[in-house]
Amino acid sequence: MPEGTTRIAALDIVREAGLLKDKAYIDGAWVGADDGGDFPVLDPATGREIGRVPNMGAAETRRAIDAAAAAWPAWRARTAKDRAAVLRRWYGLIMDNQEALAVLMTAEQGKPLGEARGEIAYGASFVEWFAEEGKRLYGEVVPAHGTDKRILTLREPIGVVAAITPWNFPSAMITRKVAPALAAGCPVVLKPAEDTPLSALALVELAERAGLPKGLINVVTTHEAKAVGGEMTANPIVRKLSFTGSTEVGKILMAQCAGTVKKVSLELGGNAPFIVFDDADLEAAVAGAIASKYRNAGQTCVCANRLYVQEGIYEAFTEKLKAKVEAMRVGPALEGDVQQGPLINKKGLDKVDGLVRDALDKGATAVLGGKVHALGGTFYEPTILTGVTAAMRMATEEIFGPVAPLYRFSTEAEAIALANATRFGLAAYFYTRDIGRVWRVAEGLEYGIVGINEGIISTESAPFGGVKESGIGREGSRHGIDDFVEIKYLCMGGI
Ligand SMILES: NC(=O)C1=CN([C@@H]2O[C@H](COP(=O)(O)OP(=O)(O)OC[C@H]3O[C@@H](n4cnc5c(N)ncnc54)[C@H](OP(=O)(O)O)[C@@H]3O)[C@@H](O)[C@H]2O)C=CC1
Ligand SMILES: O=C(O)CCCC(=O)O
Repeated sequence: MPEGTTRIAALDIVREAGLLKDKAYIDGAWVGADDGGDFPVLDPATGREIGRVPNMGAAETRRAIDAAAAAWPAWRARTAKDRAAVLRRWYGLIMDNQEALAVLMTAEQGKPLGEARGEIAYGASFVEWFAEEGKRLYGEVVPAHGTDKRILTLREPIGVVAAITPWNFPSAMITRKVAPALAAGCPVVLKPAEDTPLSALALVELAERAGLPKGLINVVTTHEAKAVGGEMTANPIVRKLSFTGSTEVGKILMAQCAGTVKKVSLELGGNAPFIVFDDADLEAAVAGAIASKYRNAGQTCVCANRLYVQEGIYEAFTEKLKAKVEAMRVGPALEGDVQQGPLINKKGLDKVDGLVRDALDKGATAVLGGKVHALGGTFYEPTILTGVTAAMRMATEEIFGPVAPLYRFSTEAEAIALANATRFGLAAYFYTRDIGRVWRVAEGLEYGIVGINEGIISTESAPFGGVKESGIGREGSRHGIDDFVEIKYLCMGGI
């Protein structure tokens, strides 16, 4: 059997479902780039091309924004219940096609199939959630400042939304933005990541089948992110930018949005501390560390980035963690039962390996892994480093790879200070069985999300987001729709 045959066969389920697209989607039509240009989408496990999509620029983005603006009045005029019915149908279609969407995601992103199935369900859950939440966009009646007056507030859709999403969660990062926008009555122009546009296009195909009117979701595919992002941020019709990605790019986009004073939501990088106290349930802490650290090969913004282990259990924790991690199977996720796939691309691999080399050069020890995997390509060995210190680059930089750096600490106060010594503030985790400590540490951590005796914190019903340079705004939960509405105050006099 020629190399890669199994993988091509696996994509048959996607083709048969009509979900393997090769065009972008603007104003309800599947279209190519104006100049006919396109670019390949590669399977990170093999480097093989699995599809091609249009390489669009500012002109196509402008057209998508105009289409969104044209679609807005009719959509905002519909009842919330009516909009919810479309979203509910979209949710149903996503779940009906869970397997095909998961295979497609694994093919273009590389994560294990089980994780991809989980992400499809997780992504769909935002559509279901916001279908309901859109019905509850209540205004207020406020006690007035005069007997002849009445004060009311309305929560109105903000207008055309631009969304820019990353490759690490090719489906859920889209639905977490698009679903609340649509539910609130806003149209969207989406730029998915260059590495994973196919999942975005498949989702939109299903939205079309669900009966979403033209112009309400537009997908501009590109490998010239600056041109598309430049138009999205400069165009005055766009009233809101929602971005998930690196802090560096988030800052650029925020600055670009200043020119037209757009509302921004930024879900940026993290540097999550994972603290294990001497009194922790060790088995639970190891399981939580593995779930938090190695999910998606360590390529999540909420991944444990610094594992602080109290000195009394440092050796025991290291041993137990090592025993579990060395049993993890690494490989192409469509070809067998693996727990870790490849990293997204060569740039990602080089970043991870560079951080590991820096730590080893400065005195850390690789008790497991520590180099590119024997499979080659972008596979990296599941890695555990001990003796890591604040002088090493990985103490301050987001690793985004399957590398667990273990730091040693002695006191609770020291752990909190170390955990907070970062410009980031997205997720933090700690394990202890002392109820007093639970409260002290939870309140002491300067983070938007805190997992307490828990390594997986994501759910559609909780507010996801960071403080400091990890971002602005919250996604998911009842708060996740707030960023897509403006509050209008009505003052009625002469009563
Ligand atoms: N918070 C998070 O969840 C994420 C954090 N990261 C962090 O960022 C590092 C680098 O990853 P990377 O993929 O390069 O992240 P980026 O921030 O570059 O990419 C995220 C999204 O932004 C787009 N983008 C990049 N530059 C611009 C621009 N100037 N204008 C408009 N859009 C732009 C990308 O497009 P394109 O794909 O075409 O480049 C992609 O759609 C990772 O190692 C990780 O540390 C990365 C992804 C997600
Ligand atoms: O890494 C990210 O970009 C978001 C984390 C995914 C999640 O758990 O919701």
